[in-house]
Amino acid sequence: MADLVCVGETMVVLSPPDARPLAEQPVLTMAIGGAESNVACALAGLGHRAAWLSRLGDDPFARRILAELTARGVDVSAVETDPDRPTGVYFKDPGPDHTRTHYYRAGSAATRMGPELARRPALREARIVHVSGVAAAISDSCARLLETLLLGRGDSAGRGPVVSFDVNHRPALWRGGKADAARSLLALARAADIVFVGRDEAEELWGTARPADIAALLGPAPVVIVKDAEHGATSFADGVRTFVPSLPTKVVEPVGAGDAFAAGYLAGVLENRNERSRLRLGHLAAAAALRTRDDVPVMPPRTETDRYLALDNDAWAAMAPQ
Ligand SMILES: Nc1ncnc2c1ncn2[C@@H]1O[C@H](COP(=O)(O)OP(=O)(O)OP(=O)(O)O)[C@@H](O)[C@H]1O
Ligand SMILES: O=C(O)C(=O)C[C@H](O)[C@H](O)CO
Repeated sequence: MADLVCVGETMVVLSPPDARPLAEQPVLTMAIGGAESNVACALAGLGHRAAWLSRLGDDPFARRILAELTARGVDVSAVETDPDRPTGVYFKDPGPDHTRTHYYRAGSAATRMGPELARRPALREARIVHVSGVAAAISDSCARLLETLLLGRGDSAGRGPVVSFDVNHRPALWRGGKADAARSLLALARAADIVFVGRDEAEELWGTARPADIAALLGPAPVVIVKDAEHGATSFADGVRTFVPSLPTKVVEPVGAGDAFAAGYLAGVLENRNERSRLRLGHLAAAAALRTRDDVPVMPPRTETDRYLALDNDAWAAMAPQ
């Protein structure tokens, strides 16, 4: 049985090997990426039992995704195959300021997930179920699945698995535009037990940039973690605010850092650590993601994370990962 089950779409990622624009590239490399399976991989890399639940096509891309996730130690035994629809694909396009993404995922197998998936035993037996706002955006049936997992718990909330939600606003995917995204993501976040949100993301969606105001908007129920890139992350849990500065890190590519952060924090939850250690594990995992072009980073060994967790606050603030 997995400690954590993640539900969402995973795609094959086609990326250029250097910083030239996609249109000028002769050769692309193939890897995999998906916000929720990125979390599962990082959690497995930190030594926990992680599973990923989704739908894939019956195609070579699906086989690649299953092979890579299995190699990372993620349980994919509950993944469904849809013989009639393809696995999603996305391309990375390097730019001077940031990497743009071009999605080919409309009508993919994963978009056909729906609320019936919420009845799967794996989702009742795990300690944590992790989902994200990406899934809410990819189709109406996926949006209903997230509503069932989060809002549909009603009185049983607190008795089943902890439900973790990363807001992960992807503007390109929302059919109803920003107003639709803002309304739907707010309702889902308020119903979660743990919410991850970027400060910029909260400002863009809800016009709220102060971490305390974001926590008040999403509260009172969930633990809220507000991430602020190179500055740090603040958690609001049971009325207590905890801030941990980020680790100074050379950024090769930021894609996947938020997912790795969530995995690090959730590893801390599974290990019954305090808020400071949870946030530190989040930063350590995110730093590993920032240093690679892959969406799915290799996690630091636990001997190294233990060394960082043992530092006092001043020593932590002065450290940069090797
Ligand atoms: N420049 C940076 N230096 C050090 N750490 C960083 C930097 N940028 C991001 N991080 C780390 O990555 C985490 C996530 O980054 P960010 O605050 O940008 O979240 P996000 O925008 O939600 O991420 P994502 O777009 O991947 O979902 C931060 O909490 C921090 O640990
Ligand atoms: O953008 C998406 O929908 C993805 O899931 C691909 C990336 O791996 C993800 O965004 C990183 O957070």
